[in-house]
Amino acid sequence: MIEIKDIAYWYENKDNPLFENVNLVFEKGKSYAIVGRSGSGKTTFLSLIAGLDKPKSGEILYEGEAINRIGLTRYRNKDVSIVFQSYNLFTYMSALENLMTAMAITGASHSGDREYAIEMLKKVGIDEETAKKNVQHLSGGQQQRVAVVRTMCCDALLVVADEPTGNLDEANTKEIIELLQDLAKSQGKCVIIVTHEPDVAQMCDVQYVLKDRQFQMID
Ligand SMILES: Nc1ncnc2c1ncn2[C@@H]1O[C@H](COP(=O)(O)OP(=O)(O)OP(=O)(O)O)[C@@H](O)[C@H]1O
Repeated sequence: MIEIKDIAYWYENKDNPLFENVNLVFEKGKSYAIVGRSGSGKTTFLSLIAGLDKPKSGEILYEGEAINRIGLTRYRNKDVSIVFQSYNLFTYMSALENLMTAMAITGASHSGDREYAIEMLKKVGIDEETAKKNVQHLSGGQQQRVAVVRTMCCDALLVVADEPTGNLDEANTKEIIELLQDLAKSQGKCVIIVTHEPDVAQMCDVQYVLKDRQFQMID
């Protein structure tokens, strides 16, 4: 679904590229982990896949079409959903309002369907009463579940997650990764997770390490 063709990237104020000659394919229905030492460029790589920045050379194809041709704004809105370490929910809204807003902004097929949003939240253990509370009154684990449900409710087929369990305890970590796995297995999405936690990486179908400017598959 995503094809990385010979990309390189560097920041202008740095001497060396973070990565170069990168060729990778990410498929639908699979989860991927990207690991690597701090500062190796994992978040930067995710930002390129998510269309938040452009590679210096090479190109990224989504369903066979260069994302530049699709248009980065359109690609980000329609095709990509992002899960952040810090949840990135609208903090002045309830969980339910967050979902309704995300569906409306992205023009999701369930846009406007309140009952659907409530049902989806129930699936991850957030009852209707909790769903109507301001998200700041929810625990970190609950907020991240809302963020993952947000990606479930939107039609985007590509889900990228940057350290999605960085602020969570072991039990919540397992639950969030299982939910992300389920997005790949049940909804046929392509899930790419950056993590520094080996346990999280091992739960994914495919693991890559970013090392010496290259991505190497871990057996
Ligand atoms: N906007 C920027 N301008 C210049 N350099 C940057 C910028 N953003 C990141 N960097 C540098 O690029 C390198 C890669 O950063 P990046 O955040 O992609 O790494 P990472 O592997 O995700 O690290 P971590 O695991 O610590 O989150 C780092 O040396 C960082 O300081």
